[in-house]
Amino acid sequence: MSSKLLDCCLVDFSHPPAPPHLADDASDDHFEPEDTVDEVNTFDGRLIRRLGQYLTPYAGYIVLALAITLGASFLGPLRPWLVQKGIDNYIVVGDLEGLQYIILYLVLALVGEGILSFGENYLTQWIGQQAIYDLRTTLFRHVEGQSLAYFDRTPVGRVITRTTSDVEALSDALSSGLVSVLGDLFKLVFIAYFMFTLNWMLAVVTLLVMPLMVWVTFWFRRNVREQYRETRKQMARINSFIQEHVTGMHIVQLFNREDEEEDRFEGINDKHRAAHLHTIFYYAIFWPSIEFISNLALAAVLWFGGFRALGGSALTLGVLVAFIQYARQFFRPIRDLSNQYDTLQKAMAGAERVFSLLDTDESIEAPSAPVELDAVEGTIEFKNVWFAYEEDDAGTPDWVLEDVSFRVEPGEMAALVGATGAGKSTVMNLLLRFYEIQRGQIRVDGHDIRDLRLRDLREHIGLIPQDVFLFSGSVRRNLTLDDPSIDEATMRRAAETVQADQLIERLPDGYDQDVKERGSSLSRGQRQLLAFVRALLYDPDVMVLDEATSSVDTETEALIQRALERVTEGRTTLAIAHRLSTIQDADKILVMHKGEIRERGTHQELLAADGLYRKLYDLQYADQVAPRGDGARTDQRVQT
Ligand SMILES: Nc1ncnc2c1ncn2[C@@H]1O[C@H](COP(=O)(O)OP(=O)(O)OP(=O)(O)O)[C@@H](O)[C@H]1O
Repeated sequence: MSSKLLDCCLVDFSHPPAPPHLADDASDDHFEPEDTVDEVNTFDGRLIRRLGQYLTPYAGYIVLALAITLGASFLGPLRPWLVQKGIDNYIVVGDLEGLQYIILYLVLALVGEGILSFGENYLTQWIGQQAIYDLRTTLFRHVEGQSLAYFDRTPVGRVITRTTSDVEALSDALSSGLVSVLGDLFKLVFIAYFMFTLNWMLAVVTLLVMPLMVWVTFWFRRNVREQYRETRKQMARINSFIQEHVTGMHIVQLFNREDEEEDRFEGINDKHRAAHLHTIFYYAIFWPSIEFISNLALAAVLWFGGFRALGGSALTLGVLVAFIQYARQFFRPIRDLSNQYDTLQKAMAGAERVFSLLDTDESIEAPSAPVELDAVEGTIEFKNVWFAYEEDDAGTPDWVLEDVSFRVEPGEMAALVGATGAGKSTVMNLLLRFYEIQRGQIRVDGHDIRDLRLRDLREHIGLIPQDVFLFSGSVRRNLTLDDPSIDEATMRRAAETVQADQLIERLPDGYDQDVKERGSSLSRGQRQLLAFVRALLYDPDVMVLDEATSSVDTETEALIQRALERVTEGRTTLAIAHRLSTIQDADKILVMHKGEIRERGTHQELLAADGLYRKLYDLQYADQVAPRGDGARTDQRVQT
């Protein structure tokens, strides 16, 4: 038999062996320490069924992939069988014409297997990616629908891990997982079938090394799993260390802690290296051992078969050559199966965590029969509202708002004032239904907000927070939030109205200026000005705003003040005021203290009442007055 023919028969299209490194761990780089308990020991039927739901839409493609795999699994083991026929039936008897047919069949089998393997790989990956796409979209939609209470409790890192690396861990299982396992099993059955039909005794000899192979594989799996877990744990530590230090880098630099932090990092990094090297150690033993055992099987075949063939028994040269190939082919699916076991186990751990995210539902309940809210006049009413963000261990709510009641009439401007932590921002969050109240009622135009669709409610109420969040992207994108109904002219008009146009045009790229992460390239005041434009563009009937306090230069402050007047014109407004000077014309001032509304009235009424408001006012007054040499004091901002 020509060496070319032999080479061609030895080609194996089955999956390449898993590389002797932790390539598939690369996706686990968002782990938090608490997330590292990731091995589940059993295959949970419930989890598999739930995962199966994501594959159901692709059932037809899965059947097709299985059929293709069956074909590919058959063609591989068929080749040695053809070689045997070629040698024994044609080469030995000198029938070259017959041999040509065998060569043709071999080439066809080889090409067929190549094509089918391509189809199998592509199709299984395609199915897996479709399922992953669906799952990730479901996860994001789920996360988007959660109330803010959920985000208060859930660390950002966890949500990221669940939607990225945990989903990724499922990817292999959903794509090649099932099909590959079946493919490997098919292959084993076909190889065993051909071996036993060709020569059962030689088949038994080939399989004699099996117990050794199984033992080595189990030994390797057990050890490497522990090291693998340790590596992930150390990787998680590196991640959280870097995450924390990048965020708090200015503190590290401010206090000259660079060297100490570097030492700490080196410590963690060293542990990671050690764990990784341990893993590599086991891999370095495993692969040569497997290679050795396969060759042992080969040697056994050569020894036993060779003696018998030469000894003139029924064993032919063709059978011997075929067995040499089967000995090589047989162990690959076994090794792949052990890899698949690991993949599936990781996937189960990922699935458990992904589903636990899906099962935690703290979304705001939609009304079963929502009230249609087309136009809003703008009456806002809080009726005996009680609210707590948290409960203590005994389940007693830690009240942040206690029996809060007030009413703002259409077109009125109401201001909320009070010391820090009094509950002002909470009132706003509740009006926009970011959280659910425990007792009482919040009404807009007489409708309980729980009877309104969230969309309607938030469409009619605009919010300008104190700390404005900007997405990375252009200023334009941040203003319009990619709403196609807002054209360029409308956007520019809105910017002019609140005089943000000058600010934007001063930026190097104007409206196309790239806003860096979270708008860190813009000052707090500038960001708030952009939020005014954004709010105006959505033209809400009620405006809720939290006045920016610090980090605002005088020019921006004047701009904000004017913007505020423009934006609140003709709209019901509820404003949190930090500078009492800005709310002297408010129709109503509500003074909050420790979650209660203690005083209410106009600026003059409240001053006259000589209570909390007066105290706040005097405090701010003192704060904003520059002492003069002659002892007289001049109010620079607040005129009484
Ligand atoms: N997400 C939250 N989870 C738990 N407690 C919260 C949360 N947000 C606010 N609180 C608590 O609720 C109370 C009221 O906070 P709130 O932010 O409403 O006060 P504020 O009057 O707006 O203060 P500031 O003027 O500083 O913004 C505070 O004690 C605060 O610690």
